[in-house]
Amino acid sequence: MAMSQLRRLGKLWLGDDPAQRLRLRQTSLAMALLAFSAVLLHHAIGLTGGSRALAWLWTAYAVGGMAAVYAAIRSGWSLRFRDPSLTSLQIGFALSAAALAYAQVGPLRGGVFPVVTLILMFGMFQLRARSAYGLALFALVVFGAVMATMARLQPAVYPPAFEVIHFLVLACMLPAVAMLTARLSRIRHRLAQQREELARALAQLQAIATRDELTGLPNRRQMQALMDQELLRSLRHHHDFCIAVVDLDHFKRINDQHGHAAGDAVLRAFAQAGQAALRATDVLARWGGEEFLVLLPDTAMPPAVAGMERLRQQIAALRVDAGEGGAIAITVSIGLTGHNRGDTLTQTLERADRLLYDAKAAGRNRVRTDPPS
Ligand SMILES: Nc1nc2c(ncn2[C@@H]2O[C@H](COP(=O)(O)OP(=O)(O)OP(=O)(O)O)[C@@H](O)[C@H]2O)c(=O)[nH]1
Repeated sequence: MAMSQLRRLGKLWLGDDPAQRLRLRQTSLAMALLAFSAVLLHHAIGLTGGSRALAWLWTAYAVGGMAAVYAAIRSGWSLRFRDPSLTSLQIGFALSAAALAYAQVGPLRGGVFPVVTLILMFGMFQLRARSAYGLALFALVVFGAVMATMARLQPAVYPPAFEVIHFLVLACMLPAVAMLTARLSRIRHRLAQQREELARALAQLQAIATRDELTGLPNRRQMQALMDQELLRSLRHHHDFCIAVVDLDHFKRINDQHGHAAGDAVLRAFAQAGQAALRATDVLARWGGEEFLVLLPDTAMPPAVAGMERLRQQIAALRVDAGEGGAIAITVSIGLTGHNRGDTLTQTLERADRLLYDAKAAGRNRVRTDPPS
């Protein structure tokens, strides 16, 4: 069969979703092992002279049960459960099949014990400690019942004294496997916790590295990176962008009159109102102290001027609650310039700074832009 046909068949059998494929691969392996066990059972029956009819009944039970599990997973029906692999159900079912096989193979029944261990190992990567112990207990009960029944029905093949020994072997083996599974489950749980903690720490570090703590705005480093990116984009796509330096007027006075905490509140209020006044694509960043920068990507001068004028007016209308000191009114001065192709960012920023100085010198609360060239 050609490779592509095999791949198509695999896709038909396992589907597209990676998580579902993993579950179905596991179930397919269990199915293959059960099918192999069925062949072995029929062979064993041939050697021991057991009932063929019962062996076929067992085959129908095992294959039918696993087919039902496969259908439940493949159809997506099992996704409603916490464990969509139905691990406990699969293991419980396989254990019951093993116990029924134990009742049929007579003198060859010792071969069932390693299979029981193998079945429980399927749960090692999935089961929680409680389920592992529960399944071990279930296996003990089912095997105990089968052993007792067979010792009564066929004492010549299943001598009661032998069955007691067999039961004791299981009673040692199963809790040990369950304990190992429980230990693995705890390790898995710890690893998952550590992964979550690491992801949280990484997100925190990213926020610290890129955000200004007081205002939550992008910090100087982040703004530098964003401007570098915008410069590259403007070179590639030949579009304009503008940069504005925004400085709160007489901020020192606010600190002096209302205290540093009120000054901080003003900075936060400015950041919030400033962001609301800008377009979603514009970036407002804290450049340092009471100085902010606005990056207006893909924007020509006329709309940039309108945007900065809107920002200035909305800030002038803002009143920041200063507690007993009443409400604080603030204004901003803005130096706005367009980036000229061929210039460096430093040159553009210096121009914006000079324009800001002009705005301050002209009386503050105004936007200064490059004279039209
Ligand atoms: N509350 C507070 N104040 C800050 C912060 N960063 C800088 N400042 C203060 O901002 C003030 C800036 O004062 P100046 O540079 O003299 O400018 P100004 O008073 O705004 O005057 P003009 O810019 O000329 O209008 C200083 O008093 C700084 O201490 C901050 O994070 N919180």
